[in-house]
Amino acid sequence: MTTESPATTDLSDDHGDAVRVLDPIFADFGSRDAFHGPVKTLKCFEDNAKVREAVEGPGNGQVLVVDGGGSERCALFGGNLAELAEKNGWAGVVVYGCIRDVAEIETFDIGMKALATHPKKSVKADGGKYDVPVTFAGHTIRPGDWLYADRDGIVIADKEL
Ligand SMILES: O=C([O-])CC(=O)C(=O)O
Repeated sequence: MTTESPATTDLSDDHGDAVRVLDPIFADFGSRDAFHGPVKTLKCFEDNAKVREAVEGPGNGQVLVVDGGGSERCALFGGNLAELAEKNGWAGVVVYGCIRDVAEIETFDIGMKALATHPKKSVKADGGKYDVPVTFAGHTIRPGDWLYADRDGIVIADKEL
């Protein structure tokens, strides 16, 4: 079930400095214009084995936040992983890095933001760490934070708003 997401503009207006508004570096790719949920973090660099492992497990409405170090040299997410993410109940995925198969990703009911697209796959060496604080787009995001995304941007809060 999808619950309606509050507008990021309203969250920013209403909560001011109590929320973190990420720098506008992300592009929209998913079929869901808006999505939100508690954050699970993953930090990995040009290696997406743990991204697959995450979306193979239950999402329970969480948003997977992948800190890929901003790499624009390969894709950390694609159509097969989007299918798994939808099937397993992830609300959305935010990748500080690249993705591929965007036409396929749009056919699944998940939110998706990333820096850009890249045709090349990443290695699958099982590197990376779950549930660590990640820092990009001007702010630190911690596991258990709440992420709200829509076409205007991304807002992070310490708790559900
Ligand atoms: O498996 C990958 O590396 C990403 C991908 O292409 C997919 O999810 O279809």
